[in-house]
Amino acid sequence: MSDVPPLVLPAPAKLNRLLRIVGQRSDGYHTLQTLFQFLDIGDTLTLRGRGDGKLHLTPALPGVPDEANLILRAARLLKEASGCRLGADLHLEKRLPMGGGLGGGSSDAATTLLGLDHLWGLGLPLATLADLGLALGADVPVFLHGHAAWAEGIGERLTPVTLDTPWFVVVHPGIGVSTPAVFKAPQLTRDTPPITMARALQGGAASWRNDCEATVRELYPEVASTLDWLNARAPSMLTGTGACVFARLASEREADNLLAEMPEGWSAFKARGLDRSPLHDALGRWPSA
Ligand SMILES: C[C@](O)(CO)[C@H](O)COP(=O)(O)OP(=O)(O)OC[C@H]1O[C@@H](n2ccc(N)nc2=O)[C@H](O)[C@@H]1O
Ligand SMILES: Nc1ncnc2c1ncn2[C@@H]1O[C@H](COP(=O)(O)OP(=O)(O)OP(=O)(O)O)[C@@H](O)[C@H]1O
Repeated sequence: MSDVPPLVLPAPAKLNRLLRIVGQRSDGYHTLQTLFQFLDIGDTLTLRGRGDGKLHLTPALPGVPDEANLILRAARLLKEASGCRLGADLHLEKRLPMGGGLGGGSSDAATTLLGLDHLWGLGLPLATLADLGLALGADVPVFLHGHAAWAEGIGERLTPVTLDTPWFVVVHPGIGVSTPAVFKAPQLTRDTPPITMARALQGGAASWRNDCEATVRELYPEVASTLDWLNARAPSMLTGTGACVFARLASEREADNLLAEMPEGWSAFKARGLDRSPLHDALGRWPSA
């Protein structure tokens, strides 16, 4: 298989443009309503087929043992589910901060599932891959469906949407936020009334909020001060459970101006919102209408 060129695929970031927590299931998971949008920035995964069935990932992620790495977990899951006897060498170029609310781990898992499906010639439907992915994380299915989406349930009931695609400046406040800690916090509100997708879209970006924000501000003062600084300059929000926050800007120039003003030592980047995932564009694979 060594003369076959490797498959080089993007694993884009996502933003939660809105996040409402509408309830909690008996297994503890929270039911939510969210709008997912992709960014034109992310990790890159290089995949090469192996005939001996082995799965090998380089480099190791700091603090993440191989058995917990979502890329290897996704690869093993697909091998088991499909009965495929092939293997792969996987190389990850990690750009997205871990635990940042940008869905990096989930996106890596989705790119692995879709990439190996292609490399191993399995041809599984996207919906089957999304079902497999949901076992790895609530955010994996949207990365497999590949379109900006209104999501309900725990994030798996998806309706494709077309959103405004402005420029964003994403800032990482330099601390990690624990998703389980935010969802366990007693002060988190879990009773926001559900709304229809039409109403959410009609309200537009100015009306969109993230229900985790008050709790994350309380638990992580660094996130609160970053949000305050950004909000004084442009409409800004938390993505997922943080730690990243993002400002919405009308043009690349405004994004550049905001980046130039940023206090030294903050880690920040500009990115474009995307309604179509670059992963699906790279593979030429879209759900049938
Ligand atoms: C908040 C979001 O970022 C919105 O996109 C996601 O729903 C979080 O997705 P994720 O990071 O893939 O999270 P998972 O790995 O599925 O869950 C981590 C932990 O967060 C809690 N969790 C997560 C998602 C959810 N809807 N309800 C929860 O209560 C659970 O305790 C779970 O054990
Ligand atoms: N390939 C991977 N990339 C990133 N994190 C991984 C990976 N594999 C396992 N993890 C673990 O998953 C945790 C969450 O990572 P991730 O970057 O997806 O968080 P996130 O951006 O907050 O995601 P979300 O928005 O879905 O909550 C990490 O802290 C890390 O321990």
